[in-house]
Amino acid sequence: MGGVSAPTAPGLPFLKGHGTQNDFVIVPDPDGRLDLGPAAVARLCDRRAGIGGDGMLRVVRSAADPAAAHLADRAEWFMDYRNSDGSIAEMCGNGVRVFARYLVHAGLVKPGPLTIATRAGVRAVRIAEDGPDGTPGEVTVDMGRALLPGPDGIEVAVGERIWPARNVNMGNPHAVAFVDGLDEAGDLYTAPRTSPEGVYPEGVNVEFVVDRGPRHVAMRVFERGSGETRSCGTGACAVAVAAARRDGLDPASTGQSVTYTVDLPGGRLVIEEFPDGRVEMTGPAEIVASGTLDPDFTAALTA
Ligand SMILES: N[C@@H](CCC[C@H](N)C(=O)O)C(=O)O
Repeated sequence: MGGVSAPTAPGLPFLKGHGTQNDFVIVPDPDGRLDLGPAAVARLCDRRAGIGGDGMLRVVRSAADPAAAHLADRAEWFMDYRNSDGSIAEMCGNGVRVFARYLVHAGLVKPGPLTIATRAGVRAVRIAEDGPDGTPGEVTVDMGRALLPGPDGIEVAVGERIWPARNVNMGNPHAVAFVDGLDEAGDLYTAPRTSPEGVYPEGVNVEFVVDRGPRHVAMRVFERGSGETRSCGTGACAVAVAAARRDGLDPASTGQSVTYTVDLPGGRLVIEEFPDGRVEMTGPAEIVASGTLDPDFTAALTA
């Protein structure tokens, strides 16, 4: 009785943000001191036992992380993105917009142009000024080039239903299937199957797409490592490029940019593909909360 209790480690600061309802736990770690393994990330992203999110964005200086140190002369900040199951993905399009919004929110950058390092390389971002009513300005990201490497004959399947799909790589892999109705894919509680076997050795994000009008589509997505989400930025870019090719539009051949509006369950993204192959994505990004994890929960994460 009366002994001095052991000092408690401080709780970990975090924020919560989303882009078209693709939501993320944001963990500021400017000097790269945290070692959050897959189990810790999955716990943070758990919607019942943690903060909850489709993924985690760790905000670290490029120079302080071995995965991005080689990019430090081109981008001060590195987006260390993880899926909600703790797995690492090369790229997250909505994540980059939310990451940029966080940098403004934290006073680390001003609205305007900036660069962000990702595992898929450096991405150029433009953050618009907030509207006069305080509405956060939209964020545009240069997502780089889409690759459509084939092979022909890819299919995705859910239960008994099978659809042909297009392989599109936006830094991460996507299988894009055009369907007659978005409910055809059912509940999407489990990952759609893909064939031929082995075509996606690292797993794949699967998009189901319907037409809404000229250069206007709507989609659902089952994300590798996160399940069905309400939006996927790389998925929307993959869908826009696949829809353009299906519609006989290729900016590289015509010299004319092509813009598609992509509606997702969580909102709308506008995707423009340029004659040089670059794909730009524009949409909203918001910070909705900030707080501190309980010290014991923090200790369990970092143990
Ligand atoms: N939601 C993201 C994509 C996140 C990564 C994806 N689940 C993968 O494993 O490739 C986006 O907005 O692009």
